[in-house]
Amino acid sequence: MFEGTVRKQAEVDKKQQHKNHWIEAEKPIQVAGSPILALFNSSTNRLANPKMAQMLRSNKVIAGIVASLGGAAALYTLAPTKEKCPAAMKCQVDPEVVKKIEEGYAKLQASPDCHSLLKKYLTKDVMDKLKDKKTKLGATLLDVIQSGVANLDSGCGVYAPDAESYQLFAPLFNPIIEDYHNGFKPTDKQPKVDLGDGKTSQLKDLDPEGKYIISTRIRCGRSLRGFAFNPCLTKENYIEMQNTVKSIFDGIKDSELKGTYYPLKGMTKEDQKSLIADHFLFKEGDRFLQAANACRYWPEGRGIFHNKDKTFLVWVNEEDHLRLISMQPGGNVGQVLERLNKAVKTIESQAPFSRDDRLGYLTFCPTNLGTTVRASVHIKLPKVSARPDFKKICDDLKLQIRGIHGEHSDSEGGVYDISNKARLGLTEFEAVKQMYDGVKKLIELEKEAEKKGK
Ligand SMILES: Nc1ncnc2c1ncn2[C@@H]1O[C@H](COP(=O)(O)OP(=O)(O)OP(=O)(O)O)[C@@H](O)[C@H]1O
Repeated sequence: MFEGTVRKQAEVDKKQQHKNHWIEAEKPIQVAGSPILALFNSSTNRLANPKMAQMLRSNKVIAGIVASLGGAAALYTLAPTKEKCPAAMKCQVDPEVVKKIEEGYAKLQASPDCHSLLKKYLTKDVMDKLKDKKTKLGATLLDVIQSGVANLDSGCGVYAPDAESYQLFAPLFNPIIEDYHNGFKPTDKQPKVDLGDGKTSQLKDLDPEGKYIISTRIRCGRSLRGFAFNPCLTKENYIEMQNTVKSIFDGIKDSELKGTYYPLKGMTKEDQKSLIADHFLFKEGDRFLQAANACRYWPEGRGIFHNKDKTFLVWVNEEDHLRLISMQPGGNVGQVLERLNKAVKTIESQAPFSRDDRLGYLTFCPTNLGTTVRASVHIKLPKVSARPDFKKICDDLKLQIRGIHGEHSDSEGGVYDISNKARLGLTEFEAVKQMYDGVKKLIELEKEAEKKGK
C-alpha cells in the first residue's frame, strides 16, 4: 500500500493541480483491494501510455490511477500524507500571486474607509507568514483575501477556498473568527449539536398580535463531505453535487417537507426575479461572492428546492453547497425551528456533511462556521430603530441588523432584518434563542416608547 490518502478525482480541480506534482508510491498500490488499471499523469491530465506507465512504475512514482471499484472504473489521484513530492520545490506560490497579495495588503492599508476584519487582522507580519503558503488543492492567501480587497466595504472580507485553509491560514482566520464570534479562541471548541429538540415550546410566538413581525426565517448551511468549496470546484463537481441532492429531495416523504427542485439553468428570468423579490431565492451577481471566485460556471449546478407553501427551502450551490431554510409569516419562532430541525435530520440521514471538531460545520465564509444558524425576523420597530443608539442596542443584545433584501441591502418602509450575529461557540438552539431573547427585548422597548409617546 502507498503512504497517503486516495482522493477521488472529482475533489480536485484539474486547473489547480500542481504541474509535475508527482506523488511517490513506496510499494505496489491497491485501492480498496482493487487492481490498478492505469496510471494517470496529473501534469497533463491524461492517462499515461503503457511506456510511460512502465517508466513511472519503475521509478515508483505515480500521480494518479484508474482503479476498478465495484465494476465501475473510477479515476483517483493520490495525495501524500507526508510531503514526498520530488517537485515539492516547484509547488511554491507563483510570484505574480505573491505580488497581488502584497498589492492587496497595501490597498487595504491605504483605504481609510475600509473597516473590514480582513484589514484589521491582515498585518504585515501575518501577510509575510502566509503569502507563500498553498493548500493541497492549490489555494493561496490570495483566494482567501481577494473578495475583501476588491470590496473595501466588506464587513468580514475573507472566505475559505477549501477546508484546509482554516488550518493553513489560521494566523489570519483565527483572530477574525475570535472577533466575529464573541471571543471564540483558537483553544475553544464548538459544542455538541443541540438543535433544540423538546425545547421549541420555549419559543412562543414573539408577536401574537402580528403588529411588529412580518416573517421569521431560520437557515443553516451545510457542505457535502468530500467536496471543496466554491473556488476549488469544477463544473463536474457542481453537477455531481446537484444530482446527489436532487435524488435526496426526490425521496422526501414527509408531507410538510416534500416539494420540487428547480435548477437555475432553464428557469425563466421572471420566475427567478419574483422568487428573489419574495425573499425565497438567492440573488444573482453578488459582487462579494463573485470576487471570491464563487460564481464560476453559473448557473450550472445551482438551484432551489421548495415545498408547496415555500416554508421549507434549500438553496443549492450558492455560497455554500446547501442552505436549508425554514420560514413563514409572523413570529412563531418555535414552529419555524421545528420544521428546520425535521428537514436537517431528513437530509443529514442521506448525505454526510463536513464537520470539524473545533469549528463545527464548515462553511465558505468564517462568519457562518459552527452552528451555521442565522435566525432572523423581518420586523417593524419605528420608534426604536429611529434612536441614534439603535445599532448599539442591537450589538449589546448580540443581534445583527440587515436591510430587507439580504446582507448589504437597506431597510425599506422601516422594516429591518434582525438576527443572531454569532454562530460559533454556542449550540444551534442557543443561536436561535439569542435572536429570540434579543427581539423580545426590542419589542418591549418599542412598546415602552409607544406608551411614552402617548
Ligand atoms: N425573517 C425573514 N423573513 C423573510 N425573508 C427573510 C428573512 N430573513 C432573511 N430573509 C430573506 O432571505 C434572503 C437572503 O438573505 P441574506 O442573504 O441576508 O441571508 P442569508 O440567507 O442568511 O445568507 P448570508 O448571511 O450568507 O447572506 C433575502 O431575500 C432576505 O430578505
